[in-house]
Amino acid sequence: MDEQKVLSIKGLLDDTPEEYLSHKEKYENSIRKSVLFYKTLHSTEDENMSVDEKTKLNFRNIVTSAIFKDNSPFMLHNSMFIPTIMGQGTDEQREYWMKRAKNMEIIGTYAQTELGHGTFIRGLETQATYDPDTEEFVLHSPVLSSYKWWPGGLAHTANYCIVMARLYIKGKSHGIHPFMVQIRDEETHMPLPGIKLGEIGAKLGFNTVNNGFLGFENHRISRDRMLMKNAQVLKDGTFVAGSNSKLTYGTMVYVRVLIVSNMANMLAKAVTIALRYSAIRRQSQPKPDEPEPQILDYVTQQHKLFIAIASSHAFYMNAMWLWEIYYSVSLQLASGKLDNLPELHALACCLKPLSTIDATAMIEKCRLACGGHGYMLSANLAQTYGLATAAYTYEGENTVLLLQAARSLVKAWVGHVKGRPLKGTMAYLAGDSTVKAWDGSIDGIIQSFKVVAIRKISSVVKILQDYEKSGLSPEDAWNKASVFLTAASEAHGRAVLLSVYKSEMDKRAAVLSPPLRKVLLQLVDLYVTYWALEKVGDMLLYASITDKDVDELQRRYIELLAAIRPNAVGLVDAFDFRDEILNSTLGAYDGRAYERLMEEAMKSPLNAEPVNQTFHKYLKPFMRGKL
Ligand SMILES: CC/C=C\C/C=C\C/C=C\C/C=C\C=C\C(=O)SCCNC(=O)CCNC(=O)[C@H](O)C(C)(C)COP(=O)(O)OP(=O)(O)OC[C@H]1O[C@@H](n2cnc3c(N)ncnc32)[C@H](O)[C@@H]1OP(=O)(O)O
Ligand SMILES: Cc1cc2nc3c(=O)[nH]c(=O)nc-3n(C[C@H](O)[C@H](O)[C@H](O)COP(=O)(O)OP(=O)(O)OC[C@H]3O[C@@H](n4cnc5c(N)ncnc54)[C@H](O)[C@@H]3O)c2cc1C
Repeated sequence: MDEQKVLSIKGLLDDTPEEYLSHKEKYENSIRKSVLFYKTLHSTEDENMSVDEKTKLNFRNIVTSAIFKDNSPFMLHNSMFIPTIMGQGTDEQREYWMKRAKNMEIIGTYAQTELGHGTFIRGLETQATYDPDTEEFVLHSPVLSSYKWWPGGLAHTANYCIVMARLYIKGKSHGIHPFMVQIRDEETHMPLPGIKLGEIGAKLGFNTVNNGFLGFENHRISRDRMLMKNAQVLKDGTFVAGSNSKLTYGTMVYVRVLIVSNMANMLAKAVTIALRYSAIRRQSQPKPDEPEPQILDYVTQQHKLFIAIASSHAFYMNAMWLWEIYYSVSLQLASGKLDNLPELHALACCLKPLSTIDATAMIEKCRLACGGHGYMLSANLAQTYGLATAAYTYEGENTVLLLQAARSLVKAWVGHVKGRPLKGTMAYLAGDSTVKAWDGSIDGIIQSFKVVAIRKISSVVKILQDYEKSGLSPEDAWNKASVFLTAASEAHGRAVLLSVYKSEMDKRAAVLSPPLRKVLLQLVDLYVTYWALEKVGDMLLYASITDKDVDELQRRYIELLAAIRPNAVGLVDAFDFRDEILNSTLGAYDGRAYERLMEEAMKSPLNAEPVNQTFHKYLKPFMRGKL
């Protein structure tokens, strides 16, 4: 592929930094780039291309897809619209809609959340009433709170939409089901009759995803537009329920798993930027007769950043492990075997919250570690934070998901006490809940995290039971204990994150070169030791650690920082982000941060002229006392 084609990637990037565009221009620019990106991404290999050209084409596709997947108006098309067709459509529906969706003949989104409900899916108010006379569903938004609100791409981009609506047949509600709805004319792109569409306005981030609102006024769709893999409505209006009503929620489980891997990626980008900058930035003079040191040599800076490298690895390993479980459960669901769905749901309800909580906090720490220049939008740390922190809320708000996980943990524990066997990732709950003596080994610390989880789960169950014995209803007892329920879920999630990271690395260690094995296992040690110190209260309470052990842990932690320091830049370079993807004045591979900061500054529209017109219009008369 000639250099010109590679430059087309640069054509995808902006001459005018996005920060200086209006809200409307940002969206329009993002559509331009997304269309170019899809054309680039889907430019096919022709048979007479050399191997080298095919390799370069594939590489270019990887680069372009990495640049645009996070903030594009097409985001929901790929991440939810297509997966829902795959997961909720019949074979015939999949056959028809997948072809159109994959070819980008249609652009879709996923509309579940409403102005009045996001978490509580069973409270959704959009109505889909079946009319057997015409064999149609009538979609209607009865009140303002029933308007769909938030779906990405919904405002001006998508012309089709999966609508999660409450199904009514002969006045009876049959719960929430997915409906394929055309919302705009395929030629004119005008909203169809009975459909109100618009954009929800500027947000903390995601400002080119085109999140919108959607209201229906008795809009009719044919019966075959209900995605009927999991439940059906026959022509005469007979409702055929699925094997499990929660199969309708399958897309959410899929995306929650996707988010764990995405947090690994987000955090890797942020720590690449912050660590590279820390390698070139020199500041202060602790030793009078020596030059200013790299700020990366300050141990406090290493403490801020190295855990982010290890956490990105940990999220990636856990995500790959979780994907394997997701695929095997999906195959089981396809054959009607549902009994492993609850565990997958509980795992996703732990790992999605913990990965987004940690990634959000650590990305912000990466920004703070870059001082004033980290505060520049051209550093691309604030925007990365904005993207990551959204994941705390979407796809299941974190508190709510941790409470969902607690639901499964409480049921598992109560069953265990009654003699029911525990299985899968909860099997350890049957283990010994007392730590004989603190074992400062990595495996010993991970075992201590499991003991903490066992003790927190068992104690919160006791609290629930005491509340109920005191006369509280199960619901009130649950609410009253909910702070400790989320803490128990977090403890379980920590134990899973740590043990999976360690075991997945151990599996891979055998095939690594000795130097690489040493560095990667140092990161595992750092991760486990960091969290033991972060959770030292739990360790003291449940894991019989002594103050002497804590002192030893602290010393070991500092030694690990020193051991990792020589490889720190190499570890972030190994994430292998191109400058175009990092899109950061501070994180570029060549380390020319100051020159790039100045180059970006000169792109500010204000720098187009030495004197702004407000001097003559306002300032001068003001300063002359003439205003
Ligand atoms: C920059 C980033 C770039 C890319 C990132 C990658 C992808 C991003 C893609 C998209 C992001 C952008 C857009 C975001 C889209 C959205 O946000 S879509 C909307 C998402 N909404 C939600 O997730 C709603 C969350 N709420 C719920 O899931 C549920 O309402 C609930 C919280 C679980 C509570 O529901 P309910 O009250 O009905 O449930 P319970 O009574 O508590 O439990 C009932 C039983 O059902 C089981 N259950 C619940 N949910 C599921 C599920 N999903 N799967 C399987 N089973 C489920 C639950 O365990 C109970 O079982 P029981 O204990 O046996 O009774
Ligand atoms: C950037 C972004 C993109 C999005 N994209 C889409 C999209 O494409 N499609 C779509 O359908 N939706 C989308 N959403 C909406 C998202 O799914 C919802 O915001 C999310 O499910 C949370 O619901 P909510 O906003 O109603 O918050 P609420 O549920 O109202 O949460 C508010 C507070 O109430 C608490 N709370 C709620 N219920 C409980 C409970 N049972 N127990 C304890 N505390 C509780 C929460 O913990 C939280 O603190 C998007 C959201 C964002 C931020």
